[in-house]
This record gives sequence, C-alpha cells and structure tokens, in this order.
Amino acid sequence: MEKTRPDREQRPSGQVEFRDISKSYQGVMAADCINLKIGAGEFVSLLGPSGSGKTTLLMLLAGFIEPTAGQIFVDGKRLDQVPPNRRNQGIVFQSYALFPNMTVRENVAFPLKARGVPEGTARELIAIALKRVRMVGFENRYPSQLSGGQQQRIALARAIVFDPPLILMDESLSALDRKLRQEMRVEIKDLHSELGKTIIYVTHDQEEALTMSDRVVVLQAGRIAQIGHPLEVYEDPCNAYVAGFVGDANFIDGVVQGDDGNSVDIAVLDGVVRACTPARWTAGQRVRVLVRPEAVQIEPHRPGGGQECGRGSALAGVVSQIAFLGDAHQYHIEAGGQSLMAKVARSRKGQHFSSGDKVEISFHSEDLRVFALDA
Ligand SMILES: Nc1ncnc2c1ncn2[C@@H]1O[C@H](COP(=O)(O)OP(=O)(O)OP(=O)(O)O)[C@@H](O)[C@H]1O
Repeated sequence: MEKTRPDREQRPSGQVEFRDISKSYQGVMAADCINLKIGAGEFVSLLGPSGSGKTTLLMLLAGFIEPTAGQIFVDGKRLDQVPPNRRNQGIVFQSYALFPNMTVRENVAFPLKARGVPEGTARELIAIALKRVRMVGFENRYPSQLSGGQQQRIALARAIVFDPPLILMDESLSALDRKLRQEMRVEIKDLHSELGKTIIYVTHDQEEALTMSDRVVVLQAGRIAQIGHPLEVYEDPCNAYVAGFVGDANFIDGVVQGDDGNSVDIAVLDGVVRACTPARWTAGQRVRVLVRPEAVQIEPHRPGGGQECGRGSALAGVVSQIAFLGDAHQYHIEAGGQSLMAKVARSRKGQHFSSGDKVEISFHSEDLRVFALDA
C-alpha cells in the first residue's frame, strides 16, 4: 500500500477553532466564551452591529490582541502563543492599508521578503498574485495612483501572494461605493472558489454576509447569537434580534389565541393571523411575529376584507408611502396603528398601488415566524 506523503499530511488547510474564547476590556466582554469551528476552505462571515465583537475575534485570530481566556487552534495546533508574524495568515484589514511609499510591486513583495523568499521565486509569485486580482501592468504605480477598488485588489494580492491557508478580512469593502462593492464581492467569491482558502470576513453589512458566505455567524454583545447557512439565518432566525439584523423585517406583536398542534392563531392589529411553527404555544401568551417584506401580499380592498382567508389571514390597511427600488416597489402600509413594509417585485402585469389606496394584506402561514415575548 502506498505510504501517505508526509508533506501532504502536514500541509496546512486552514481549519480554525475558537475554544471558550473570551476577551474583556475593563469589564466589557468584547468576546464572551466563544466556541466556533470553521472548516478548511470555508467562507465564514462574522456579522453584527458595531460593538458586537466581530473585530475582536479577528484580531485574536491574527494575534494582534491576546485572549483573556480560552484557546485558538488552527489546523489542530494551539495558536495563542504564536506571534502575529508567524501565523501565516493573509490579512486585509482597513487598519493594515497599503504602504503609501511603496509601489504595487513592493507592497505585494513585502510578505515574501519578510519570509526570506528568494528574488526569482518572489517575482514569479508576485506576477501570479497580480494576475489573480487582474492588476498586471500596475506594478510600478504607488497606492495614491490607484482607485479604491484597485487598492483593494492590491491588498488582496498582498494577502494571497505567500499562499496562506487562511485569509482574514475586516470591513474590507466598506470604503468603496455600492457598485464597486458588488463587483469586488463577486471577485472575492471567485478568488475563494479558485484558491480554496479559508476566508473569515468581518462585516456589519448583512447583504455582503448573505451573498458571499458559506456560513454566517451573527454576533450580539460578544456572544454568538446564531450560526448558519445564509438562507437558514434569513428564513429561520433564532430570535427577533437576528431577524431584525439579517434582512428587512416587520414585527407585529400579538397574543396567542389557540394552537392546534400544526399552526397557531395569533390576534394581531385588527385581525388574526395563522402561523405554522414547530414550537407549541399557549393561549394568552404574548408573542412577536416576523414577516419579511417580500412575504407581505397586497390586494385591493374588497368588502368583507379583514377576515381569515384560505392561505392565512387578511388585514385591512392603507398605503401610506411608495418607494421605487428599480426591481421592486416598496410599500409602507398603515394597518391597525402600525406601519408595515411590503416589497413587491416589479412586473409589467403586476398590480401597483398608489398612496391612499385601501388594501388588504395577507401572509402565507409558512412565511410567518413567531418568537416568545418575555413576560
Ligand atoms: N482597545 C479597547 N479598549 C476598550 N474596549 C474595547 C477595545 N477594543 C474594543 N473594545 C470594546 O469591545 C467591544 C467589541 O468591539 P469590536 O471592535 O470587536 O466590535 P465590532 O463588532 O468589530 O464593532 P465595529 O463594527 O464598530 O468595528 C466594544 O464594546 C468595544 O467598545
């Protein structure tokens, strides 16, 4: 039987594990007992509002700060005693910008020089990295002579040039305009598929996290609120915090009327909605119902509206505001003293509504999510 080649066995693959990791700053828990395993080649986004601890986790992994407790492992080896320059990670942080006094070539050469790579090999590696980020021909320019997107590409080239198994990116696209961000997202994703590196990506932009990641880690005050595939986190958020942070959301508070084992009837606004939920509820329980704007159905008002209908329930409302989003219309509808947002994909045949129109809104029972409200 053929022997496994030792060089293959030892080749780093970029698996990461945070084990009981905490970091506190004068009593503020920036990371609070984080347990997280990231597989080799995964693209994982750390998503959360400002102060939720995203950067702290990345800085701990990069070795720029030390944990108060816990351990970090990469490819099964403890990392917390290894200095940052020995961690073999590609870093694209805003605070780790290109060196302004160095040309593109010198910037990309920097990590190779630091690792003592011979000049001839370095030249080849730089050429490969610049080709990967489509920046061949820019070698002699200085960062100030590049656009924001081009600088980002060079920062990426500098991060991948030494072939690290793990790439850390912190709010890397936040300085770019919307169109460029979208382009760079696609390029980073392409690069990820091409290189198969593990990428850990910090962002507060949920669209970015949902479009790019294999898994999203939603952080809340230094803790993990939910980990999952983007669709899972969007469609089945574990609580109202995650639901509100990942995607647009309408929340309607109500009181449970009855639970028949398959679905629950909830008194909300001026009507009753029916939701399919795996959890069981008791009559009188106060709950918060989530409905995504694209799951709100609008129809013109008809006499006898506001009653239950086959696919859920219909509530009476009045269109108060309309926004044209290009591919969809966004309606704000006043219903039972609350403003609900509806997003309707634009189509030539589709019905459109005007401000002041009386409408009926309804939801499919499967599209509603129900969360318990604390007493
Ligand atoms: N050097 C520090 N000294 C004191 N507190 C800090 C320090 N660095 C971070 N914190 C605190 O730790 C918490 C987490 O900060 P962190 O930068 O990780 O959050 P974040 O989610 O990355 O936020 P942002 O999106 O604003 O960068 C915050 O409450 C922050 O104020």
